[in-house]
Amino acid sequence: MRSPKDFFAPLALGAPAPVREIPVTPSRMIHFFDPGNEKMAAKVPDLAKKVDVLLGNLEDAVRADRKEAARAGLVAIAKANDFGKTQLWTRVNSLDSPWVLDDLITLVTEIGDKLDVIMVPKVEGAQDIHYVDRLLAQLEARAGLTKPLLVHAILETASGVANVEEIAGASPRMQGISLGPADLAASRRMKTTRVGGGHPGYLVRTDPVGDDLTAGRTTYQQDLWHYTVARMVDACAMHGILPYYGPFGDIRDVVACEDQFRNAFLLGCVGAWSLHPVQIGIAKKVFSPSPSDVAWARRVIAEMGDGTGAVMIDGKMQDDASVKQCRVVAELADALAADDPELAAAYDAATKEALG
Ligand SMILES: CC(=O)SCCNC(=O)CCNC(=O)[C@H](O)C(C)(C)COP(=O)(O)OP(=O)(O)OC[C@H]1O[C@@H](n2cnc3c(N)ncnc32)[C@H](O)[C@@H]1OP(=O)(O)O
Ligand SMILES: O=CC(=O)O
Ligand SMILES: [Mg+2]
Repeated sequence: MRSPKDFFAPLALGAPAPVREIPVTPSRMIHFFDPGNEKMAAKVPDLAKKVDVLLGNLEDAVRADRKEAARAGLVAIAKANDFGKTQLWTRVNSLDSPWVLDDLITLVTEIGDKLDVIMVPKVEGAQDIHYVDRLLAQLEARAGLTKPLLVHAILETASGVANVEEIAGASPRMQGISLGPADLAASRRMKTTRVGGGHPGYLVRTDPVGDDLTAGRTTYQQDLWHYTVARMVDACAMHGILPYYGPFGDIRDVVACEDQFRNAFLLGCVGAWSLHPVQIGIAKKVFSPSPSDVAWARRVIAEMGDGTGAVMIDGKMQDDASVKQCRVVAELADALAADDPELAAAYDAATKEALG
């Protein structure tokens, strides 16, 4: 373990100083695209105007014989475009793969100044982050970068979940963690073949009435990912980094996708992955608090004055704790509204109505 005194020292001579706070910029959707797929790549300049984060994916979903084309494609796209406030991330290949070393060397050297975050898949423990941390520092120093690259881990192995707290705190580069339900299901030997989402077999049933075990017993489908998302959120909050839900693979089922994203939002996640353009709007809607929730939060904050004591608003008790809950919602709304006049107008209109 590194001494706390050295935690913020660069890991290579000439590398930029690590950040002390993770920048909290909108990242409601991390939009995945294959940079070696010409059709997808052509859509990138336009998509950049619609998403918070664009992610050039080099790992799973890119065929083995297209890995180099994807890497070269991402370099070309990053060099050819200015994405403005939209962040550019990449997902490199896993640390045990034959491609990851060239991914990191090429991307940091060629487009390190354009990239914000490097997503590392299949992280098993702090040792994986330490490896990437040192390598990035060496590459940053050699490339003369002035801003450190941040690292995002995917939580998709059983040992990664067991070690999630140490992963979250392994480096000042740690920006966040995403749930990877597909690889995680495989690693745990779960018996679902779905990419995220629920399963009709994972349920609870109401008790029988009398001797008949079959009649009138309602079942309720449960969330397979509740435990992992909640644990990931706690690990991230403890270390001041950001939690995300990952992929929802049933692209056609926009209704269940919205539900899964909302569960994650309510539990504390700040965003989710969009795998297809249709999921961008879903993530934007879900991970932006609703105007009525924002109006309520602002009203509680206004009526609570200095934030101490207890008051009754519309029959509901508010006190020092609930005003903090309201600040979470109001601060997120302010941050999102700062870059989105339409959202700002919706929040202000609802607040005006609520405050009378
Ligand atoms: C478990 C995990 O690791 S999840 C993360 C890895 N997976 C991914 O990154 C998957 C990314 N998404 C995809 O590959 C695709 O969306 C697929 C394969 C799921 C579906 O692709 P398609 O069958 O082409 O979908 P569809 O026909 O609806 O696409 C409509 C258009 O949107 C484009 N498109 C689809 N997905 C994307 C995307 N993620 N980004 C940009 N454009 C896209 C298609 O190229 C197509 O373009 P066209 O109209 O010019 O032909
Ligand atoms: O990479 C994501 C996953 O679900 O696996
Ligand atoms: Mg995966």
